[in-house]
Amino acid sequence: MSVVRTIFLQCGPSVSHFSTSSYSGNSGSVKFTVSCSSVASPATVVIGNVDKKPSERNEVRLGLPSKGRMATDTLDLLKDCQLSVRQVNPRQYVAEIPQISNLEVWFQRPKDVVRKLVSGDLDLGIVGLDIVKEYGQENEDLIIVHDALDYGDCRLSLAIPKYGIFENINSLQELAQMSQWTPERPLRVATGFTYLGPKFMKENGLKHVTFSTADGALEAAPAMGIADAIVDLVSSGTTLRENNLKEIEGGTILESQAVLVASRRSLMQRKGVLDITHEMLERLEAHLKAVGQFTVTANMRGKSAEEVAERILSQPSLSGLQGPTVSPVFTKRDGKVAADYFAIVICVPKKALYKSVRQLRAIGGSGVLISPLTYIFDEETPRWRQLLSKLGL
Ligand SMILES: Nc1ncnc2c1ncn2[C@@H]1O[C@H](COP(=O)(O)OP(=O)(O)OP(=O)(O)O)[C@@H](O)[C@H]1O
Ligand SMILES: O=P(O)(O)OC[C@H]1O[C@H](OP(=O)(O)OP(=O)(O)O)[C@H](O)[C@@H]1O
Ligand SMILES: [Mg+2]
Repeated sequence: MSVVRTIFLQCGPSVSHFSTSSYSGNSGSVKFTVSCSSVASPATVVIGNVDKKPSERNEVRLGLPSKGRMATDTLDLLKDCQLSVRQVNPRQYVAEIPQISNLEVWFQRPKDVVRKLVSGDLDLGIVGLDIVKEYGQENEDLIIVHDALDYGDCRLSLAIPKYGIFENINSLQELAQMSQWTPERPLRVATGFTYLGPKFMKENGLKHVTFSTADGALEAAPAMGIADAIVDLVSSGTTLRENNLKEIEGGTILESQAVLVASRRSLMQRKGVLDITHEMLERLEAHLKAVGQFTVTANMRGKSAEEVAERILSQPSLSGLQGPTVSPVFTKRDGKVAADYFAIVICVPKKALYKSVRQLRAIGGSGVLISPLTYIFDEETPRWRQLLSKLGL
């Protein structure tokens, strides 16, 4: 199963206009139907595998962003998971991860990663959730395997000018209720998200809306008089602020970050995809869980391991991942071996580090050592269980 995307564009100069009523999407192959008054019949362009037969390759393919801010962050994350991508030449679009045999890495634009997952030319991919939703639409073949890779955080938002008729408009509801928008003079929205933007407006009952699309620098559109509002990605909010635009209540369309996405068909049918996905998921989960934590070791005087453990557990920030590890430190005194001291090991969230050290000291901890953690491997990753259940396995 794959996506059919039908967009009716009026032929014209650089900007294409369409309205919420003309957007549509469903399943099948990826198609763009372009209707122009000068063209007698609509042209159909299929993206990816034209003959639609499952390709007969043996290698498993992972698509990674070839450009943009996601590209380096993705390679950095994989490196941190000991999955360094070896690219012979930066202009070459194919690479390998030596730790995983039979895996090809293909560098593609984020939107093409999604399109090629849908067309069956890729099996796995790492891109922003915004791109999965925009170019994958509701395609059931796409499965989010890891939904929070912890970079590329941004949100897709509707933004309007701070000035003029919008000065006192602070919510989607207020925007929808403005008397200005009529069939003759609809709200004009500029966006690169030509699927999610119209879908959001339709779902929120905004009737008189038209969309125009352009690549980049959308924030200029209202000041240039091209649009009344924009739908674009926001992270720090600086670009909106610098262009005198504001987000409004109810105007967040999607919260996004980098995700690992797979083709259901590949997971179920292509040899090796499920195993590779399992290994990648384990490494990603173990690394991402460790990133937010420090190991803290300290010495503590006490009568017994239980008594020391009780003191530690009486403090709110010292419970660790599964309670503290307490080990006796043996010393020889007057010819006898005794354990007056205990070494304790706990994991603490980075954010709570200083609070934890203070609490440790307060209950008699000394010689506190802090080390970064590389991996935390749980018995089984919860996301793996979720994936198997999504696949009905
Ligand atoms: N300002 C941002 N802050 C954080 N992440 C962002 C931001 N803008 C976009 N992203 C995320 O990064 C992805 C790639 O965006 P980026 O702008 O780097 O590439 P692009 O838009 O494909 O390339 P270009 O902007 O050069 O055409 C987006 O799909 C989104 O998930
Ligand atoms: O909230 P901020 O931190 O200011 O980020 C938001 C900006 O970042 C993205 O643009 P990008 O830098 O990718 O440029 P582009 O428009 O050329 O894609 C996005 O399209 C916004 O314009
Ligand atoms: Mg961009």
